[in-house]
Amino acid sequence: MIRPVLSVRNLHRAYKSGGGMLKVLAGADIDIFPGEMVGLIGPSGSGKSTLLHAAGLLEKPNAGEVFINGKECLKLSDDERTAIRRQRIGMVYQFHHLQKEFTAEENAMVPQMIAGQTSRAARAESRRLLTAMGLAERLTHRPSQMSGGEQQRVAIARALANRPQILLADEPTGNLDPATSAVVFDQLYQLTRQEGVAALVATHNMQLASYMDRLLTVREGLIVPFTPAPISY
Ligand SMILES: Nc1ncnc2c1ncn2[C@@H]1O[C@H](COP(=O)(O)OP(=O)(O)OP(=O)(O)O)[C@@H](O)[C@H]1O
Repeated sequence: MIRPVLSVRNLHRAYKSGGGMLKVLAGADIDIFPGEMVGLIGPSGSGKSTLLHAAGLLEKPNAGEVFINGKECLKLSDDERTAIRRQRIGMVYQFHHLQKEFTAEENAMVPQMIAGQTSRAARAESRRLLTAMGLAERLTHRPSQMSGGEQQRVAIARALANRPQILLADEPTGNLDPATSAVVFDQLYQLTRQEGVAALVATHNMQLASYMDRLLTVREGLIVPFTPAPISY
């Protein structure tokens, strides 16, 4: 039987809101299998980021379990969770969060060096990924010397640099104009496929979502398959 790379079980997350609690996730389940690309769509505020942050071990939910490669992670110590996040999970956000004093190549080297790679191996991998993202001519550019689309492509290369088992992307092209967004999304898609990495990609953009193997959405705190509304004539 093929084991999911990411499983979320019975996840609950509520936030304090005014005098009460806003229930965002209330029993959410999800399974992402090796190599598949899954879209997470849904209106603003429905809980996509909340789910991705919990699945990426960045935030602890109120209850539930997150399995990465079959291993439950929420009961682990902070250090163990951080180690799993660094080794097995790649994250891309709407904003690139690159280190501004580092070049493109160095930015993609950082997570590898933290994971214990030699600088030589990290540089080679960084160059390979940046070249695959169309940035062979930008290796020594700093973020301020790159366009928004280029910066985001560096962030994608960085997220894939440790050969994670799962890529979690939260509106990865949400900050870009539509034409750049389409190009960067296409590169994210091609490279993720080429690397064989499973991905869960939150997006508002239905055109981009149509590339995904399947689509999920958040409904009343649960993760359910997304079925497009029928077109009425
Ligand atoms: N730290 C917080 N404190 C209070 N409420 C929060 C917090 N984080 C998120 N929320 C609320 O929880 C709900 C879900 O937020 P979340 O960011 O997960 O939605 P989303 O689907 O990712 O939205 P978007 O597409 O706009 O990014 C929203 O109503 C939001 O206002």
